[in-house]
Amino acid sequence: MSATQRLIEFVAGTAPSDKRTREPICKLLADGADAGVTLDVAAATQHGLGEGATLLHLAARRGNWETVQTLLQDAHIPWNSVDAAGVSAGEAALRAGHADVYEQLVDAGVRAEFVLAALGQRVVEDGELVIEGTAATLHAAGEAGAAGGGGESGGDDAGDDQADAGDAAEARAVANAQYLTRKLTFSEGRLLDSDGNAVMMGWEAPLMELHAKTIAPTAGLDVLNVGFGLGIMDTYLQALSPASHTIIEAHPDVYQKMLADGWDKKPGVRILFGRWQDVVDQLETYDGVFFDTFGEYYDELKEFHQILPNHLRETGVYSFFNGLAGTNQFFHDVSCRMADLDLAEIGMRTEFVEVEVDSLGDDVWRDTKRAYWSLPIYRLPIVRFDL
Ligand SMILES: C[S@@+](CC[C@H](N)C(=O)[O-])C[C@H]1O[C@@H](n2cnc3c(N)ncnc32)[C@H](O)[C@@H]1O
Repeated sequence: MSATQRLIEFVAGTAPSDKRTREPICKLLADGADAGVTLDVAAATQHGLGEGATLLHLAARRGNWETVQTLLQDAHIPWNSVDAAGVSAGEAALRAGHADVYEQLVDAGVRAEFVLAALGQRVVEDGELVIEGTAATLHAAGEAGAAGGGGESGGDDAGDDQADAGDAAEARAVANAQYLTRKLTFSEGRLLDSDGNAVMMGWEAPLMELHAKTIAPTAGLDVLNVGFGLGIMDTYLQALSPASHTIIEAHPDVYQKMLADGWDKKPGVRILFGRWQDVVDQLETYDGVFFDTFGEYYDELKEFHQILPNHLRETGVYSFFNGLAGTNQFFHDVSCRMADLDLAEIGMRTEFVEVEVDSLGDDVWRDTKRAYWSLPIYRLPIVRFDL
């Protein structure tokens, strides 16, 4: 029997309480076992897994953390591996009732992402940690090797790391710039770009109402909204009678629509037309800030968080559209924890309020390139200074 086959059988035979599984696994790896193997359909089915399941899925399903950890750390299987149906190892653990392994996998994902972010190795593919809309998020990154997942964090020297980080930032800026040149179509409850991406959709209205009340709990406040879209958030904000209401919007079609609809004449409204990155020096300080752009990535959200303390008053409230990895619970949980930790690092405390989302159904996504949300619970972030 090959070393790879012996490795599969060993992992399949582990139980949650087994101790010292690392040593035999490492020995099989040293014997040439291929940890990157995917199970054949018969083996996957036999173990209650789907087509294209990896050894990590098998270990997660068996519920032995030492085995999972060894596969992540010693065999370098990416933490965000998915099977042919997009099911992650985290979901495999949860489906088999191993909530403890699920939580540890979330922690492992967060750690891996932080290492990769520090090295500038997150690859901008369609769909990695997208804030809203364009793609399927982290699980697409899994297919891109080191992109957003997995262990290969060593090896580059510092010079290469800096170059990688620069390239990634540039590629992200290009992605946003491309979106800003696409023609947009407005229709009832929908804003689509010429590529079929759903930029904003009416199903989010109840969430926007909650976001608006979160950042503007009383009348007479100074508020800032980044990203106008369909103007749903801004309509709710207007109804809450802010003293001043600043809106940043970068897309020319959206800006023209704002003018046509008279937004520049509404009480207290000040429109800053341009990418938020280019108009920051025109910002003041605010009691409430909301961020919801499109065609940007987690790194842009994080960049915005870096400047946030300069523009949020001490008692102010900040929130953002939490569409991070909104089609996969496991990747969403990793993303939320990353955002929480990143905000804590700049002195901000985040509370996530859980809001039930009705099942959206296929009709909502009709004629769109991709559904960007499918989870039953929306975790609305309320962010304040940790005073
Ligand atoms: C998802 S929509 C916002 C939806 C809005 N919250 C609502 O309630 O309708 C995102 C908006 O951000 C704009 N946008 C994208 N990139 C931007 C950037 N870098 N700076 C400012 N606005 C941007 C888009 O043109 C789009 O109008």
